[in-house]
Amino acid sequence: MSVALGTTRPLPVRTTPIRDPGNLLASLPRTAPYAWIRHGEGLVGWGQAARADIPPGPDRFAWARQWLAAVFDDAHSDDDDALPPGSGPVAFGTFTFDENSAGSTLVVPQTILARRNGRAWLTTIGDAPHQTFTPLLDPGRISYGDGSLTAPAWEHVVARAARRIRDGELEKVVLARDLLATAEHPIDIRLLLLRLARRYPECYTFSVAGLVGATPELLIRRTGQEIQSLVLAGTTPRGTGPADDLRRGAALLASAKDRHEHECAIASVRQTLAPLCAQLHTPDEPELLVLPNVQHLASHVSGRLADGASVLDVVAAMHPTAAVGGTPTHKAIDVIRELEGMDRAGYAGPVGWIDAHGDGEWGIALRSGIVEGRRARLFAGGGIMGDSDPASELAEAQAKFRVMQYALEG
Ligand SMILES: C=C(O[C@H]1C=CC=C(C(=O)O)[C@@H]1O)C(=O)O
Repeated sequence: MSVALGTTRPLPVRTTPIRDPGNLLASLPRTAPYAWIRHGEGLVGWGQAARADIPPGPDRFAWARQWLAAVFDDAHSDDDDALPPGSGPVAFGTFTFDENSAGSTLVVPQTILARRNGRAWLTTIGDAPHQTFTPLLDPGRISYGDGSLTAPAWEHVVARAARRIRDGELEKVVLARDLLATAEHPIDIRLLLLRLARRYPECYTFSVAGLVGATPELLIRRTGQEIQSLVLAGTTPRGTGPADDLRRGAALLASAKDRHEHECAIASVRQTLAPLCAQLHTPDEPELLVLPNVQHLASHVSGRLADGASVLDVVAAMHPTAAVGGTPTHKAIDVIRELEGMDRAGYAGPVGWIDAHGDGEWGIALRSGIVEGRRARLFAGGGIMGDSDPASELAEAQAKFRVMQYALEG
C-alpha cells in the first residue's frame, strides 16, 4: 500500500496493531496537531505527508474528491478490508462555512495513532520522524475583545433577522458572532484539546489546520454503507442545580419556538439524505442532550446508503444544514452574509476525517475557534426564529462561548 503525492514518488504506508497507547492526545507534538476524539477513542495525527489548500467556490467538494482520489489511488489493498475504519492513510479536513471563503484544507498526516472498540493501531507514511515529547505550554492570562460586532450590535442584528422572519422573507436563520482572545504566551493547542476532551467527553474534540473545538453535532459518520448523524437545534443554558436543569429541559422540550427550530434542522437533513439512502430513519420526537454548558434538542438519524457515496460525498450534499444555515438555505446564507459582518471561516463548516475506503466521521465545527500564535478567534451563535428574544439569544451564544473559554483558561 502507498500514497501518491502528485509530483513526488509514492510513499509506503504501514498500519500496525499496537498495545493500548493511553491518552491519544498525550502523544501529540506541539506543532500542527490533528485530532478527532470522543470518549477517548478516535484518531490523532502529526506531520504532513500531503496537504491540499482547496480553492474556494461551488466546486470545492468536487475538487477535494479528485485530490483525495489521486492521493489515495494506490492506498487500498484487499488484505486491509478487515481493518477498522481510520486505518491506512487518513485525511483530516476542514471546510469553510461559506463556499466563497478561503481556508478549506485537507491534510494527510505522516503519523496517525488511533483507538476504536478497544483496538489500537499506528499508521506511518514514508519515513515518519520519531516523535519526541515536548512539555505543554500554559498560555497565561487571557483577555477578550469584541470581534466584528459588539454584544448590543449583535442583539440588534438578531432583532432585525427576527423581524424579517415575521415578515415572511424566510423561516429560520442561524446567526453567530466572534470574540477575539489574546493570551500572554503562545497558545499550545494540545492543552486546549486535553481540557476539551476531559470536560466534554460526549463531544468530538477536534484540531485541524488551526481550527480547534469540541462539537456535540455529528454531521455524518459513514462505516461501509451505514450512516449516522446527530441533529441538534434548540438550546437552553444549564441551570443553577438539578431541579433547575430539569425545569429548563422540560421547558425546552415544550417550547414551540425550539421545536420549530429543530424541525427545520431535521427537515434539511432528511431532504439531503433521502435521495442518497436505501433506508433512512429520523425520529418523530427529539430528545435532550445535556452537556456541561447547555442542553440541546437532539435527534439521532441513521440510514443505509444506496450506493458507494463516500463520507465526503454525503458531507457535500448535507452542508449547510439548517442547524447552522437556515430555511430556506439559500435565503438564509444571503441573510448571514448581509447581517453577521464577518467571515465564519471554518466555524459551522464540516470538520473531520476520511480514509481511503471513503469511511469517516465529520462534525459541524461548533464550540470552536481559530488558533494562531497568541490569538484565538472564537465563534458562537444560534438559530433565530420570528419570536426570538435578542437577549436570550445573546445569553445562549455566551453559554456556547464558554466551551472555548474554558479550553483557554482551564
Ligand atoms: C450555531 C450553534 O449551534 C447550533 C447547534 C445546536 C443548537 C443550536 C441552537 O439551538 O441554536 C444551533 O443550531 C453554535 O454552537 O454556534
